[in-house]
Amino acid sequence: MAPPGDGAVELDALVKRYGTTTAVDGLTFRAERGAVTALLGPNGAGKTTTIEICEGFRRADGGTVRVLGLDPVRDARALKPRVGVMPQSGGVPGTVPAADFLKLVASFHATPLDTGALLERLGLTEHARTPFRRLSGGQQQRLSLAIALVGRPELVFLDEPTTGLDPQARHATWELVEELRASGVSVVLTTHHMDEAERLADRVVIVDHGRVVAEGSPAELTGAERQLRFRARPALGLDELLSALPAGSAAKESPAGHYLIEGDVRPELLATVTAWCASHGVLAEDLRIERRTLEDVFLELTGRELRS
Ligand SMILES: Nc1ncnc2c1ncn2[C@@H]1O[C@H](COP(=O)(O)OP(=O)(O)OP(=O)(O)O)[C@@H](O)[C@H]1O
Repeated sequence: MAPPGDGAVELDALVKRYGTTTAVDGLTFRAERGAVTALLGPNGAGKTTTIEICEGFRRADGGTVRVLGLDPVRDARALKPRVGVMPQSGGVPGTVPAADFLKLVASFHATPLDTGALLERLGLTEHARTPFRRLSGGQQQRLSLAIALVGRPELVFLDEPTTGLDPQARHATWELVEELRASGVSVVLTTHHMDEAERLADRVVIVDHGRVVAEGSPAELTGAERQLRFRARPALGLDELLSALPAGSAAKESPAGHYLIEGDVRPELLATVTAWCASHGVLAEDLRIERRTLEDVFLELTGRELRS
């Protein structure tokens, strides 16, 4: 690990309050340079607040923030040309054509990307003359991404970059992020899409109630444990199966007709499960052995109840 001050982002005991709400409650993590770091967390966990503090849009109430070794508020002028951010809502004038605004942002940078090529990459060429407020939600989102990238930043903050995007635009965005990483750019993104984090992130930081609850590479977080899933007739009753499985195994049916067996998944366990199915005259459909997904880990850590 690089020494202190050398990370792309270093947060130590960060605190941010809005009145009586503590949005960020002692958050500590480090995003390495040249890596993609994904912040995951339920609604209201404090991700956007954290990103906005790193971008210099908000001041922290406590703790320290270092972005490329600098203070995002005090050193805002030095950081501006080096850091790419997606504009906040209301940050793009509604009546200005998409291409004109992107060119304006490009003009603030020493060696910007070619704006025409960037619009093309993001499928916005046809809409280049359309005023921002007339673009669809997904098109506005893509323009925001273009704005973040046009200055060839060293570090990019992407707050939910693929929310509201169609599958094509989502894949185009993923490819852009992968290219950024390949060219050594540091990326810090937030997302609610676990597949996106699993695909893109070198390191995942799971945040809940303004604190880090887990962090690691997707492989570290999901671990080596395997599980077995299959579909069959609902309500087969699992007690008999559980008693046949090795101690420490777990079996559940959720939702109805979807069975999940957790434990030490060895050939003997598979044989026990299929024998149990056979004894019930049941063909286990879609039987598969898989690793836990990031979504499984996320739900275990942050619970399944809806956040208010
Ligand atoms: N300007 C504000 N004034 C008052 N409360 C705020 C403000 N901004 C955020 N909050 C509150 O702070 C908490 C954290 O919000 P934040 O937007 O950082 O969460 P988030 O993790 O980005 O959530 P989401 O996944 O829904 O985008 C929430 O409880 C939110 O209601």
